[in-house]
Amino acid sequence: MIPQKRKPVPEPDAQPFSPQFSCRATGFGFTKMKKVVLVTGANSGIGLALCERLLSHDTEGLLLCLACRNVQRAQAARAALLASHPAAQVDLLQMDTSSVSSVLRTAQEVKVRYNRLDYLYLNAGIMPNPEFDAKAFFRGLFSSKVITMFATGDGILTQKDGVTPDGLQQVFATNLFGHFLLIRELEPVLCQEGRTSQLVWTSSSNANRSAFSLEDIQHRRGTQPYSSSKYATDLLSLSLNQHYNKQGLYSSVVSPGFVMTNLTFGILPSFPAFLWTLLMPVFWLIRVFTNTFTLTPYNGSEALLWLFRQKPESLDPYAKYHSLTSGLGNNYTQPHKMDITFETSESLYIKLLQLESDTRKKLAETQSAGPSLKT
Ligand SMILES: NC(=O)C1=CN([C@@H]2O[C@H](COP(=O)(O)OP(=O)(O)OC[C@H]3O[C@@H](n4cnc5c(N)ncnc54)[C@H](OP(=O)(O)O)[C@@H]3O)[C@@H](O)[C@H]2O)C=CC1
Ligand SMILES: CC(C)=CCC[C@@H](C)[C@H]1CC[C@H]2C3=C(CC[C@]12C)[C@@]1(C)CCC(=O)[C@@H](C)[C@@H]1CC3
Repeated sequence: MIPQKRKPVPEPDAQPFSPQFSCRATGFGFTKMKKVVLVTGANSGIGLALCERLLSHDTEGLLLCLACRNVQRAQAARAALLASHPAAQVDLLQMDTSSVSSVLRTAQEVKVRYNRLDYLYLNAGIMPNPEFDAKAFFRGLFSSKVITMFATGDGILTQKDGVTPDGLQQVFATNLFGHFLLIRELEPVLCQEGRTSQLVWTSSSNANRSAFSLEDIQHRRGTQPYSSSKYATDLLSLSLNQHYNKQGLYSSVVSPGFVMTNLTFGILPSFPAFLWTLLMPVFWLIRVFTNTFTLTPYNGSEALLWLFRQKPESLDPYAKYHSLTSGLGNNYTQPHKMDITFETSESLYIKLLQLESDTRKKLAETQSAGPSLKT
């Protein structure tokens, strides 16, 4: 069973003079060390909106680190954040979550730069080459499942996946496995005595048990790699709680709802962005029937921000925290029980550990073969 209640762990504020974790000696005496927040995929959409909101609500002084694949877009995001929060401390890290070596390099850099990591937002994600089934969509419009279709996108989307240079399925590697490796590598800064850290995954209401198989965790054979990767995210979060809660590390999953971002614009590529904007009144109308139509990155980041303010011990490991927006435009967060079992989450965890070990071996082999091949 998942331990729901843990022995209370002292909050960092409860030990203001612990020089190791909470304080830094300066010429002016001790100053409280800033909480460190790392966000993957922070250069656009929900990740960027979260960063903006974290800085707007920051009263204690945060150290925000944007871990992004594209350096130029990351610099632009940093500049935008600093324009509205000139005193903020915003660092950049280059990381491609789909590349094993990039993740390991970045994790190393994080450990060198920071001696603590309080929040890790695992947000980077892709839905490549989406195919929109217009017929299924119109059939769905006149069926009893219309609300579910709008809330989850079930039955109307498939994707064509690719394979990374590491030999992993692209969607699995980007959305799940790269993040898993990152967590494993960052254990020393995430699991420190006397304080808690939080992992927050951007999952989706598109996560679906029927798209996932323990025999094919990377979804090599199906046409719904996105849905599979998000279901695997939900399972992994549960098993991370099982294995890391006793070390003070907690994991939660969020569904941001349907948000207009680069990811969703890619679903109808022939549909220019301004047409999506023209459809806004239709979407506002749909929102009256399903509050999952959060639509803006700001609204979509609601549950991610809400989790930032929660005591991690009070969270339910079986819940997915949904960002929701009412018909009147009010944002709120609501937990929903996930369609997952403890046994499946443990089986996935074992498979991920095995894949991690295989991947590390493969990388070590290529690295040791590298110089001798050159000679
Ligand atoms: N929009 C929606 O309706 C929903 C989105 N989500 C999830 O929200 C998360 C954020 O997506 P969203 O804001 O919508 O879309 P965006 O496309 O705006 O953001 C995705 C972010 O992930 C980054 N990213 C993609 N691939 C990689 C990679 N290999 N390495 C590092 N970073 C990468 C992108 O960086 P780059 O600029 O380099 O591409 C970008 O910063 C995703 O996990 C998505 O699945 C969940 C439910 C609904
Ligand atoms: C053109 C009109 C009138 C409507 C748009 C229809 C679909 C393009 C749209 C309806 C529900 C949307 C949806 C998603 C993508 C776009 C839709 C299918 C997601 C699958 C996007 C990614 C996610 O993670 C899901 C939570 C979204 C669910 C709803």
